[in-house]
Amino acid sequence: MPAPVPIGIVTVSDRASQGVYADAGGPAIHAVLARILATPWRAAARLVPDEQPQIMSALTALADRERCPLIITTGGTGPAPRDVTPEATEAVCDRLLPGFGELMRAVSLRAVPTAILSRQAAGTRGRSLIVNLPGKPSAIAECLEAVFPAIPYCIDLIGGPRLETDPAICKAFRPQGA
Ligand SMILES: Nc1ncnc2c1ncn2[C@@H]1O[C@H](COP(=O)(O)OP(=O)(O)OP(=O)(O)O)[C@@H](O)[C@H]1O
Ligand SMILES: Nc1nc2c(c(=O)[nH]1)N[C@H]1C(S)=C(S)[C@@H](COP(=O)(O)O)O[C@H]1N2
Repeated sequence: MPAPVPIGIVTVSDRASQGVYADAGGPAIHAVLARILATPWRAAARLVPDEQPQIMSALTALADRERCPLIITTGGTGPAPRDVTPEATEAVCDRLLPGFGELMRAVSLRAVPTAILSRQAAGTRGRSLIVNLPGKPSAIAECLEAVFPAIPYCIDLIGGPRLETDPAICKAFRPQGA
């Protein structure tokens, strides 16, 4: 049996990392992935404060050392001075994929007008795809489910493992012949 695919889950939150409140974001990402993914996987979870160097080292460790083909972050995407997750993501990525943020903002806009305040980014570092989600735990399923149909093919294209989804929950799109 092949080893489960490691998937990075990074919560970026000053208060959750200080224990002021329990982290609800990481578990929410875990729950969405557990529903969507049919391929065996395991979580590689990190909880860091809104500090660019700490976010960057979590992302690079998950990509380069733990070889996660997919790394999802939550939090720190807004316009407040301590919101630096997009900067950290852009700094560690080789290439950016602006379509992810565009789609997630468009979907979120149906729920809240403040969706436009999220600078959520996405990009690739080697064979890892990194996707930012907003910090509000309620945003997680909304955003992740919207972009997930494109994620397995993106990971194919960057040389990662083939991820299968439960088609009843999320139909992964792969062009014919892929
Ligand atoms: N990891 C989390 N767990 C639980 N609730 C969260 C988490 N992250 C954010 N929230 C909730 O969503 C709201 C908006 O998230 P945002 O990322 O803007 O938080 P913030 O004000 O930067 O605070 P912090 O970084 O301390 O979580 C927070 O005020 C909090 O109520
Ligand atoms: N789906 C969804 N997207 C959302 C929100 C939300 O509640 N639901 N909150 C918005 C708000 S209020 C902000 S400030 C930005 C950035 O949030 P972050 O700093 O927690 O990442 O995400 C936006 N995107």
